[in-house]
Amino acid sequence: MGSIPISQQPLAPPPSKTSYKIASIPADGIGPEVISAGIQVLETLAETYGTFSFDVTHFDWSSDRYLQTGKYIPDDGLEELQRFDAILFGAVGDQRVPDHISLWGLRLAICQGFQQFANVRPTRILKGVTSPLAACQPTSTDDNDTNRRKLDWVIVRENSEGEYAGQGGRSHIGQPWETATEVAIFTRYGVERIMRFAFEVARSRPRRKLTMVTKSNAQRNGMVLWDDVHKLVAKDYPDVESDKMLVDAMTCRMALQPESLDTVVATNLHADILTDLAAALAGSIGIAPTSNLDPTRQRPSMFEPIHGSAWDIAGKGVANPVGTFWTVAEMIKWLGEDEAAELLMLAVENALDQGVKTRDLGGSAGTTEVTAKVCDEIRRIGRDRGLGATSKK
Ligand SMILES: NC(=O)c1ccc[n+]([C@@H]2O[C@H](COP(=O)([O-])OP(=O)(O)OC[C@H]3O[C@@H](n4cnc5c(N)ncnc54)[C@H](O)[C@@H]3O)[C@@H](O)[C@H]2O)c1
Ligand SMILES: O=C(O)C[C@@H](O)C(=O)O
Ligand SMILES: [K+]
Ligand SMILES: [Mn+2]
Repeated sequence: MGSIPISQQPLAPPPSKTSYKIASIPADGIGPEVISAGIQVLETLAETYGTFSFDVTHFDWSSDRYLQTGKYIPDDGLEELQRFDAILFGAVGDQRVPDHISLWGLRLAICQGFQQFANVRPTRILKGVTSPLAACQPTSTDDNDTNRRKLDWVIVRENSEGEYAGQGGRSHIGQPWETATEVAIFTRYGVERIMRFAFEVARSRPRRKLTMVTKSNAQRNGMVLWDDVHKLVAKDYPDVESDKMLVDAMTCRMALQPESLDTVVATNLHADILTDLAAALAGSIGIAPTSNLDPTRQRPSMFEPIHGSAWDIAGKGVANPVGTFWTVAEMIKWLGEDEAAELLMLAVENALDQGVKTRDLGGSAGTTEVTAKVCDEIRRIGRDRGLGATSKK
């Protein structure tokens, strides 16, 4: 059992640009509400810095469009997206369309079509937010003391395989002997590339620690492959401390010993579930970001808040835009604007810390109020730092 090294480098460097082409796909439910807030924040950052700009093109790909035309993405859609530096996505899901049609029609069609194989989901208790975990205090973006950071994770979700590989079928529909399969596919190629990527993420963080989530006691084929590949790849990262956890026990560890975790890697389905738990432990599903990355940068990556289209609050103006702001911060970091990303996170935390937050976080502000406050904070920090027309980066 040798390691077959994959030909791709795990991570390519960011582009060197000053104007970024962004494709915006707000899609369904609260998607348009939070994405328009995210674009306001992007524009405010560009004005504040004056050294880079965003050229945003809007796409109406959504369940409305599907109901009108029979397609979420037009025939040449992915080709059209290829020319963008990044995609900013809202959420897909509409009560008039079965969820598996909408998810596969839009989000998974882009993630899989573009081989955005690494789904990266950071979690931290932002300043101004109360976690249900009493022992975990919030920490500020510019506070780098890892001892104070009791809950500061990056969960790396494999984004192309497992139960999401599209293998399976349904026969004898409606009969008592109806049969359905959802085959979990794991390839050595797919497992090795996400494992190397996760080790790189762990190495880039101060604690250099990676936990691999498995279920190899019950899932005795695919998950044993994960265990084997983990062991092999770990040899190439002697400077990263690594351990493994069964997924069920992992939920307890997240709740009871959050400080024992840093970077985590898990399969597509396991990580989907664990990251919603992570978001809730950090305060709300409305805060958490997602990056769907093609780490080789051959194709554009897609950035979205972790949450769905949230029909129950759509159109009410109460959706938390913070998940989208954090997503925007991750997107511009990916594009190479690290300093602006940090400034944005400080602005978000200042707003939260001053109590300007939505209902899910115990506040009473609406989406537009939070957005206006965050934009004000961006401008204020920008003035304090002497950014703008008078200074160059
Ligand atoms: N990536 C995606 O596009 C994505 C992700 C998850 C779910 N979905 C789809 O979304 C639809 C609804 O799914 P669901 O209800 O399971 O998950 P959801 O994330 O849409 O909502 C779960 C709960 O969290 C609340 N919530 C979510 N985002 C919030 C925010 N920004 N501010 C405040 N509260 C927020 C909702 O009001 C709801 O009570 C389904 O069609 C599902 O398939 C899509
Ligand atoms: O499982 C999915 O991919 C859909 C949604 O729950 C998500 O996390 O984006
Ligand atoms: K989403
Ligand atoms: Mn999910």
